Amino acid sequence: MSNETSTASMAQRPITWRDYFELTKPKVVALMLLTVVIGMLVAEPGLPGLGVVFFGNLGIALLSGSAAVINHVVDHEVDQRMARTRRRPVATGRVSTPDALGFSVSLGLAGMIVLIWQVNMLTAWLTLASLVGYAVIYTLFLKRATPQNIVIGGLAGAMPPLLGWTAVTGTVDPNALLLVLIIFAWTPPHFWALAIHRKEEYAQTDIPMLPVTHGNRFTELHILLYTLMMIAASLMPVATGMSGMIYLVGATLLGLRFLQYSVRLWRGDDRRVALATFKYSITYLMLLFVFLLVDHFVRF
Ligand code: HEM
Ligand SMILES: CC(C)=CCC/C(C)=C/CC/C(C)=C/COP(=O)(O)OP(=O)(O)O
Repeated sequence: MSNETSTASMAQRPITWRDYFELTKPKVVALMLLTVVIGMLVAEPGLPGLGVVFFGNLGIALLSGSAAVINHVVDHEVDQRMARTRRRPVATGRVSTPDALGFSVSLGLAGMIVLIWQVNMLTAWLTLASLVGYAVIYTLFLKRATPQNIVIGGLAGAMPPLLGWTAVTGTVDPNALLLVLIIFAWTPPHFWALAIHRKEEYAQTDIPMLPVTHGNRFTELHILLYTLMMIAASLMPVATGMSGMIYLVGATLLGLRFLQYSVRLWRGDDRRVALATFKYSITYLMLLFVFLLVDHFVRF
């Protein structure tokens, strides 16, 4: 079946809850929630209350999902032009723009109600600011305006550990900001590796992605530089006394592996290495936060 035929037949099949679920970018939100939970667990000695863990994650998940739905609506024309994204529910027309927007508003309102009533105002406003950062500032403006789109826009995606932390403590702690910094520095290697792998597709759109506007070599150098910054940021929790030896060993090994990928990418401009680097970036972030958690509980 050609791509056009399969896209047309997808538009015709009945809409199910799966289409709406897909709009919320569930796998991305799942990893974000892992960083939320770990932000909550390391915020204080001892365990946070079950209520704050449940309602905090629920509210943040609802608002993140709401932001992801807006991204699908704003980007539906761009999504139609790329093989990776052309089967998405709004791009194929399976879910209409008004239905998707209604879904997003419902998720957003539900998320705000949960956070305001069951968690705290600080977390509610910071999560709403992240939604606006991703859905409006990144998707609507930066993504279309500059090849530095994800460097600046990445801040919204980096917020979840801080959101988890503020849900438990009600304050913005410098150590929580360190966790944000790690994800902030991680985002460019995460995304530019995929952008190199999918460069031809981005070239067919009017989105100024770094490999298209400045070439692979330039992007690979920047991936390498951000990887070095990310490794430096990942070691800071040890310098501040937030984490100890277990985390230090884990972060160092994981970081060295990331560096190996980035150096390989920089030395030989290979699409397969770019895909492997993108996949590893996800494993890296997951394991780094798991090390943070294990270290925290072994120390307390
Ligand atoms: C603005 C910053 C970010 C950008 C531009 C970005 C970009 C992307 C893109 C384009 C994909 C591919 C999606 C697909 O295959 O359809 C992706 C996948 C993914 N991203 Fe990110 N990302 C960002 C931030 C994050 C953050 C903060 C997390 C988690 C903490 C994350 C976790 C993931 C995961 C788990 C996947 C795999 C999803 C799957 O397999 O379906 N990303 N990212
Ligand atoms: C409230 C809160 C924490 C909000 C954050 C919401 C969120 C789901 C961020 C995800 C980051 C992401 C997958 C960006 C890719 O978008 P893209 O448009 O560049 O990639 P695409 O082409 O795959 O859509």
